[in-house]
Amino acid sequence: MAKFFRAAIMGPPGSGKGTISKRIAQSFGLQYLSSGHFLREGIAANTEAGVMAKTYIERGMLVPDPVMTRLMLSKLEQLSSHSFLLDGFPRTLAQAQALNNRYQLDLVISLNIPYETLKERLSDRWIHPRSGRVYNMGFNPPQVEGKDDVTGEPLIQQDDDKPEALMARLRHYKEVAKPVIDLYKSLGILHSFSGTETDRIWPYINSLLSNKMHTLAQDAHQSQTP
Ligand SMILES: Nc1ncnc2c1ncn2[C@H]1C[C@H](O)[C@@H](COP(=O)(O)OP(=O)(O)OP(=O)(O)O)O1
Ligand SMILES: Nc1nc2c(ncn2[C@@H]2O[C@H](COP(=O)(O)OP(=O)(O)O)[C@@H](O)[C@H]2O)c(=O)[nH]1
Repeated sequence: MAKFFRAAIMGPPGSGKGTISKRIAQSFGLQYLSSGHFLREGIAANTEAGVMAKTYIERGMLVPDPVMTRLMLSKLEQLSSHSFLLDGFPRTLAQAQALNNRYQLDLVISLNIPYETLKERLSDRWIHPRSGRVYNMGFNPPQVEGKDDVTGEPLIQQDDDKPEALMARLRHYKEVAKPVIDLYKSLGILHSFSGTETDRIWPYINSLLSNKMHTLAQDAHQSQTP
């Protein structure tokens, strides 16, 4: 049976998870699942999970573990025979344990980016709220200033991307992520990357994934050879 490759990406807000995920999905054909994207989709469509999630997100809180786990596991169920990359999930230890009971990850990428860099990037981050498309005025600006490339609709800056909200978000991220990172470290699947530029980190992630996927393909071939 073919073995599917299962990965997750972790890092504080602004660390480049979305940017790097897009590159991974394009280069390696992994299905990209972003918890934030599914939540925004659910909120727009007024689904049960969306209505519930909205009340927490509006208050700057994490969505409760059972809601998040149900949502993400059901999305994963729909693509059970596919390689995937998770972004934004698992966020807490309870989510990581629930995921691990159903799917064992092959690899977890953790991004360590200095605080000053996060602050600069987020103060320059503009998003198209309906699709979640992300721009940066220096790094990947839109074709027309202030407008989404695809729809031409206005871009916005999120309140919690402003420097005054960042320190609290970062502290919160560290607290919640630590046990998750420790778990993946203990499972031997954690790979951490540090730096200030996505374009310098990307070649290392690219070559790690190439090696992992090559090994996986070889293992699958050997297990099929009589
Ligand atoms: N796994 C999760 N568990 C609980 N709440 C979540 C989870 N994923 C997302 N959320 C909630 C809280 C988030 O503030 C909100 C939006 O998520 P997301 O788009 O991932 O942005 P974020 O606020 O975490 O910042 P960033 O994308 O910059 O890391 O949805
Ligand atoms: N200047 C600069 N901006 C970057 C770099 N990598 C990503 N960005 C931008 O920084 C912001 C945060 O990146 P994003 O991928 O949204 O991070 P996430 O919050 O971890 O998903 C976005 O506006 C990106 O376009 C980089 O190397 N340099």
